[in-house]
Amino acid sequence: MAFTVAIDGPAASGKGTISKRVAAHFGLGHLDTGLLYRAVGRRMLDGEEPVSAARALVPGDLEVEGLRTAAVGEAASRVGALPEVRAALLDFQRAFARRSGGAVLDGRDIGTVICPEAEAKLFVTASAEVRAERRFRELVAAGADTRFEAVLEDIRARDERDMGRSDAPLRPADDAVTIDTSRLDVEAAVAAAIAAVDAARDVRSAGGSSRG
Ligand SMILES: Nc1ncnc2c1ncn2[C@@H]1O[C@H](COP(=O)(O)OP(=O)(O)O)[C@@H](O)[C@H]1O
Ligand SMILES: Nc1ccn([C@@H]2O[C@H](COP(=O)(O)OP(=O)(O)O)[C@@H](O)[C@H]2O)c(=O)n1
Repeated sequence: MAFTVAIDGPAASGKGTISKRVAAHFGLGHLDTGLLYRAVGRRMLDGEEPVSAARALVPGDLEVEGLRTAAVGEAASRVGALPEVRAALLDFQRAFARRSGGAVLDGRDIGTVICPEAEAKLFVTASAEVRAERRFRELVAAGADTRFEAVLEDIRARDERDMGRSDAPLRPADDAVTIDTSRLDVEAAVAAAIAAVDAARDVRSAGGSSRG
């Protein structure tokens, strides 16, 4: 099996930034699985039924503009609570994880549901206030007219929905390494992630697993 890195965590914890850098460092492919849910959420906002939208999703849907808005993030979290939507997106994610060069996938349930056999699992988190501050800056830089308090409220509502749903709730896998980025800058967070993946690779090459 190819080397798979599973990276989960709540909104704006820094998991996307870390995933891209880890993928580049180790020469692995990267899939931001939040984009799948955002693409379905976007289609729901356009009036489509979310389960059919998830079944009809094609890779090009992940490239469309406007998937990063707060409204689409909220819609993604609502469609993500539907088991049929999650089931429709499963095969695409597992196929990506098995690609020959190895892969990093980031999301909410990668280490627990999509790739429970991943060789390295990280759970990236930060306080809700720090995450809201990061997301607020990002939205303002993208031209959105919003308030910090509204962003914090959105982050908290999304955390609650993502952790509280019955199907694939957000939680660290039992064997995940947690990285709290509240007091880490991007470079320090990326270094901690690379060190954790290196440690997992060392365990594997020392004979800890017969997979590969
Ligand atoms: N450790 C960090 N310190 C400061 N800012 C960060 C850190 N990690 C990420 N960011 C910034 O926070 C925002 C959200 O990060 P992102 O990686 O997109 O989070 P996620 O994928 O978890 O939603 C981005 O603007 C990113 O540049
Ligand atoms: N593997 C995943 C990825 C995202 N999602 C859902 O999709 C929403 C948007 O995910 P995202 O990763 O793009 O969001 P951010 O963390 O970037 O804000 C989340 O709030 C989840 O409800 C999920 O349920 N499972």
